Amino acid sequence: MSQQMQGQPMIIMGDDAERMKDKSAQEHNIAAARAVAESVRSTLGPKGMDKMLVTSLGDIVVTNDGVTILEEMDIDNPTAEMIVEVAETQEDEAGDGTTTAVAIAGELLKNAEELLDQDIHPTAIIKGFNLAAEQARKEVDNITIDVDGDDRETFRKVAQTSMTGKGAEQHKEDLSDLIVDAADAVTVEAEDGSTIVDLAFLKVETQTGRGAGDSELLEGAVIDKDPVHEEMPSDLDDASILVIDEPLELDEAEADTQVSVTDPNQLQDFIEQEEQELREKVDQIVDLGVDAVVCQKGIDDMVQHYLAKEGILGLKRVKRSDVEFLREIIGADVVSNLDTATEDHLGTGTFRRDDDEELFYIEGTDDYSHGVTLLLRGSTEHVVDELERGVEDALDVVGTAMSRGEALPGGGAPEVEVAARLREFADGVSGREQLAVEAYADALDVVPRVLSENAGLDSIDTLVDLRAAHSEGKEQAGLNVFSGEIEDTFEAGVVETPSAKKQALTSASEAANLVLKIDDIIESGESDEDGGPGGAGGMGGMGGGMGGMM
Ligand SMILES: Nc1ncnc2c1ncn2[C@@H]1O[C@H](COP(=O)(O)OP(=O)(O)O)[C@@H](O)[C@H]1O
Repeated sequence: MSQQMQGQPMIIMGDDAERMKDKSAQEHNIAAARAVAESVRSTLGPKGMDKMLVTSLGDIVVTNDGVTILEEMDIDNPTAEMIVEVAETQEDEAGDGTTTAVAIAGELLKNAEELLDQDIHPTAIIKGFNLAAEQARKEVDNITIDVDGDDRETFRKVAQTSMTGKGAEQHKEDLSDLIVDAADAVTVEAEDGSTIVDLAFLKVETQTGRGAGDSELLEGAVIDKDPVHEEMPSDLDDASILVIDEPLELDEAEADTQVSVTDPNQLQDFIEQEEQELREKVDQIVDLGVDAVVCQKGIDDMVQHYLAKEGILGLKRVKRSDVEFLREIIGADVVSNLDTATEDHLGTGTFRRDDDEELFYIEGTDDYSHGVTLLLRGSTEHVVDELERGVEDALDVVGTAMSRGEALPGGGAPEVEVAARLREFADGVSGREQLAVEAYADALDVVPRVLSENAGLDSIDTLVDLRAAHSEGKEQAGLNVFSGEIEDTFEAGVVETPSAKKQALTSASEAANLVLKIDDIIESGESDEDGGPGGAGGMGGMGGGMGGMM
């Protein structure tokens, strides 16, 4: 029996299957992944450019947000998709640093390619990258600056740095105040006695119509709904509130029933019976002592009418996320079956209608509620969407920074410092992994280099000056792109967070390693009419979802 048949899997391909192995597979993958990384690099930093994304349906998104760009790009190359996943993980875990993570991943792969050309085995590179990433995270801890939990000014800077270069930047003064207030408002004591910012008690809502300067932080929840009947009350104090996720309508089965009537009285009976059932639902609600009903599903016209007659406010088709949040605010249980509802399920709160009669403001009682809503306003959908992306990211980073009481200088300062320390660390690493650790250190330079490039500065000068400053012991020296100077960026108000930075280092090396691990690409010929690997379709490149990108 041949060796292969004794347990190694054998791959059988059709005649027209395409295959790439080892070097060419790696080169192909690295090229695809780097292409993606390079497409978002130019958005890095406050002077980064925006991208205009045009979807196949003609929708336009203008953004500077790495993850949004990559998600909209509709990439159908499996390795390139790995890079998109880096961005998504980074966004989920840290809320910020997506472009940084992707840029570093791209640079790691570029440097890995040079090592592969020197016939260094991918396994050694991967091992070296892992070593370096672990050490880099430790070094980030070593250069972390402790910040007092009530040092508002520093956290405002964290928020502003995060928003810089994004759509929210124009209003960063006002918004950073709101963000820090919001994080403060949802600071709770954890079981171990420490304080944490719990963003579950915070909801971001958007509204078009007014300027971003009119954004505000509100106690409680905001619901963008009209009362279901114009004769319903809209301002209620101390209201008993029923939150329900079943429709206040006839059962679907009943509504669809076909009845054959033989005389008109039968029809009349039937209608009366239906009306009676709907009336009973309202009676049940009245008996519970309810003042307002918030329903996730529909409310029948007849029920709307009876509720209005009883002076009860009704809101229908309220979003699931609003229902979940409201429940926290007013201390209600969501009822799924009216027949089993009791007074204990009800919540308590006040309802207020805004002057424009568009929104309901709902507050809980003092002894229960601790939720707040950050209401972002902007002139158009595009504006509020971009505002929301920027503010959500900033909230994540500020929340973590406040919970942990830590920060870092920005503008490439941590990258240059960590790279220098990694080069020292590399001296103690033996074998070929040493070269990979050095390659990792060099890859970190991409951050100050691209920040500088994007600001129209000379990136070589910047890097030389930065390295010189760090070798003189100036750990916080970074590039401030607004002044164009190398300075203590923490003092200059460019403040980042260690958690996002560490996550970016992890995500970047994980992605690079995933791409490097692949040494064989086998593509079945069946569904690929455009040719094999590297051809126009298949593994070739980016899909057709995106019509244009500028
Ligand atoms: N005024 C500034 N000068 C230099 N760098 C800055 C400044 N403000 C922010 N940065 C840097 O921009 C980078 C973040 O850019 P950004 O486009 O938001 O990408 P990411 O998606 O990685 O957060 C960070 O390295 C940060 O330190």
